[in-house]
This record gives sequence, structure tokens and C-alpha cells, in this order.
Amino acid sequence: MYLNIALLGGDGIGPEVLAQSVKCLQAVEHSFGHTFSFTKADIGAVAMKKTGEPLPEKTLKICKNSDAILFGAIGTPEYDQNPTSKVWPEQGLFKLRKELDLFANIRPVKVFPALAKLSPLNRGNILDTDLVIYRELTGGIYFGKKKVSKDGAKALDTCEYSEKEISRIAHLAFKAAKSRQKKLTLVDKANVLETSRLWRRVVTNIASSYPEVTLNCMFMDHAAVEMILHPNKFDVILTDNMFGDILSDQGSAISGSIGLLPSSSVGLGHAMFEPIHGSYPQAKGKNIANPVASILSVAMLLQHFDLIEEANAVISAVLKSFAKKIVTPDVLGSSKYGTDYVGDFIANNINDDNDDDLNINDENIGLGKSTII
Ligand SMILES: NC(=O)c1ccc[n+]([C@@H]2O[C@H](COP(=O)([O-])OP(=O)(O)OC[C@H]3O[C@@H](n4cnc5c(N)ncnc54)[C@H](O)[C@@H]3O)[C@@H](O)[C@H]2O)c1
Ligand SMILES: CC(C)[C@H](C(=O)O)[C@@H](O)C(=O)O
Ligand SMILES: [Mg+2]
Repeated sequence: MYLNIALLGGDGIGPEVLAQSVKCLQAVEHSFGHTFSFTKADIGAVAMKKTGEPLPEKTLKICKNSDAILFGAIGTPEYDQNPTSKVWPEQGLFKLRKELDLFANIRPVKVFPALAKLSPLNRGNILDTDLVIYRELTGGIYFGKKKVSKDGAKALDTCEYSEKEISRIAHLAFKAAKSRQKKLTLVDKANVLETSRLWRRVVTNIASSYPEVTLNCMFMDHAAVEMILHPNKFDVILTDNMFGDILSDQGSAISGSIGLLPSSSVGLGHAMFEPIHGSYPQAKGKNIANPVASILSVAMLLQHFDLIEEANAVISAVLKSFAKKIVTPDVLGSSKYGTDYVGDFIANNINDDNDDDLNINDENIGLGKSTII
């Protein structure tokens, strides 16, 4: 297969983890006889320095013309600590998500058996945690009207959702649940917010088209507790933009590190793949960032194009690195292995004979198919 992949490294550790993913994609090309072409483009603070824009036109064009986008991370302390700035790097990501209509952000949360003992939340019931968050990505409070009063003493963010915005991601989440454990949890604040009440009405109506799926509605505050106490009880979580952002970071604490969890963002045409973590600016240039979230995002990319054996080869190589404790220090404090070493190990273990000494089925990380559209 030929794939034209846009590479958006961004800021902080973004380019470092992305470089490991490219090595893995090159290993897939080599082992499975595919051709991937890579086009690098700027986004975030690095793009602002060059052009003044967090998402330059040229980058958007490259993304629109690509089959898929691999994204690193954006954001720098310079802008995080300057709340009065009129432009900031994260706007580049928002514009990209909106322009490409990437309305569904799919974030699997899994506990990897070989790492379960290292999880800060290690208890018996985390072991079979295998849930996936369907986060609405192009609406809600992130994209509603914003205002700051002239004297700067008041600010306003509005949260808006339409039936259409809710129903298109709800269908994806129900389809995912149907192919998994048939449980869907809608997370909202319907006891407070009008938008949440709309979500409940729309999602409850859609549920009748998926009789095999059990729908459960849960308030966000309660969900935060349940996810820590009984993470293995969840299957598919459907939620809005803001709640999905928060719950997925929380999910990573169950897995053991935010450096482990990938995501895909899909719409009707385009698809983007990125770790759930940020630009971790403190680690920039230190070769300590965990590349696994980015590499597993490559596995989701391959699944998206139905390259299932190839995705399994990547997953199998990642699991081998866990089994041999070739991991970065966020996972195992005493580890001496850096970003490059872990990336090289995984890339060097990607081959078309992926179950040589590990059975992928025993430790299948269940990323799920990233899109059903
Ligand atoms: N999608 C994105 O590009 C994205 C996501 C979240 C945050 N951000 C941005 O990143 C910047 C920093 O934000 P933050 O500190 O809240 O979040 P962050 O995810 O960058 O880092 C939070 C902590 O998570 C850990 N961590 C993150 N990535 C890791 C990795 N690959 N390996 C090991 N440990 C890792 C580190 O302990 C780090 O201190 C901000 O500018 C923020 O806006 C970007
Ligand atoms: C960088 C930030 C704006 C972004 C978000 O909130 O969507 C990030 O946290 C994410 O999870 O992708
Ligand atoms: Mg986030």
C-alpha cells in the first residue's frame, strides 16, 4: 500500500517521540513491502516563530493532501505562562481539528499485563482494564463563543452542542460498543448543564437502534471516582470535548504512565494520530520521553487502513519491549533506557513474523479499529 503521511512534530518532546514512530513505520515498510512517503510540516510555537501563525496555510494544505497525519505535541511554557497573549500554539491544533472535521477522538485505555505491577494504582481489578473513550473533538466549550470584558475583570466561555454533533459521534461509539463488550457509558453533567441534557436525549434515542448495547448514563464527577475504583467495569465511554480530555489523562494513571496511551482523531475524510500527552517541555532534548504513546498511535494508523497484521507487528514489538523491561523511566523509575533506545528496540522488532516469542493474542492491547465510518 502507498500512504502519504504528514508529520507534525510540533513543540517540546513532540519531534523526539515522532522520530521513533517514523522508524517504526519504516520498519513496517521494509518488512511488509509498503511505501510510505513522509512530509514534515510546522505547527505550534515552532510555526509561530517562523510565520507568526500556529497553523500556517502551508501546513494545512499538506495535511489536507495527506492520507493521514502523525502529530507529536504542541505547547511551550513561554505561552502557558502568558495568559494575555492573543495567539497561542494550541490554537493550531484546534484549527487543524476543526478544518479537517476530526469530530471523534478515540482514546483507548488499557493496562498492559507486563506493566500492571508498576501502575501507581496497582490493585487486582486494574488488570483487565480495557476501555475506550470516544471524545467529541470539534465542539463544546473548546469552540463556543469566548469573551473578555474591556477591563479584563470578567471572562466568558460558552458550551454549545447540536443534535447533529452529538449523534455522529454517538453512532461511532455505539458501533464500537457493539463490537466490544456491548456496554456504553455516557458521561455528562445532566444534573447541571443544558448541553448535557441534550446529550442524554440524543444518545438515549439512538440507543434504540443498538438494542444489543446497554447504555448507562453517569455524571462526570461520579465517573471520575468509578474510573479509579472500578476501571475494568467500563467498555466504551462517550463524552464531550472537555470531559473526554480530562478522563483520558486520568485513564493513563491506571495504565501506569501518560507516555503509554495513543489516540486517533477521525472525521468523514481525514484522520490524525497522536499521543494523548502534551509537549512535556521539561524533557525536551533529554532523551527521556516515552515514545510508546506515539508508536501505538502508529498502530492505530495502520488499523485505520486495515493493515491489521502490520498493526499487530507494531503492538507485538511494543509488548516485547514491556516484557523485557526496555522502557523509559516514567514506567520504571530505575530504567536507564532513553527515548531513542526504546524506539530502536521496538522498530528493530517489527517484522511479519510477529509471534516469535510472544503471543499477541495473550496480551492483545485491544486498541480497536479507530474508525467505522
Ligand atoms: N495534544 C497536545 O499537543 C497536548 C496535550 C496536552 C498538553 N499539551 C501542552 O503541553 C504543554 C505541557 O502541558 P502539561 O505539562 O500539562 O502536560 P504534558 O502531557 O506535556 O506533561 C504532563 C506530565 O506528564 C508526563 N509525560 C507527558 N508525556 C510524557 C512522555 N511521553 N513520557 C513520559 N512522561 C510524560 C510528565 O511527567 C509531564 O510532567 C502545555 O503547553 C500544554 O498545552 C499539548
Ligand atoms: C493541548 C490541549 C489543548 C489538548 C486538548 O485539550 O484538546 C490536549 O490536552 C489533548 O488532549 O489533545
Ligand atoms: Mg489532553
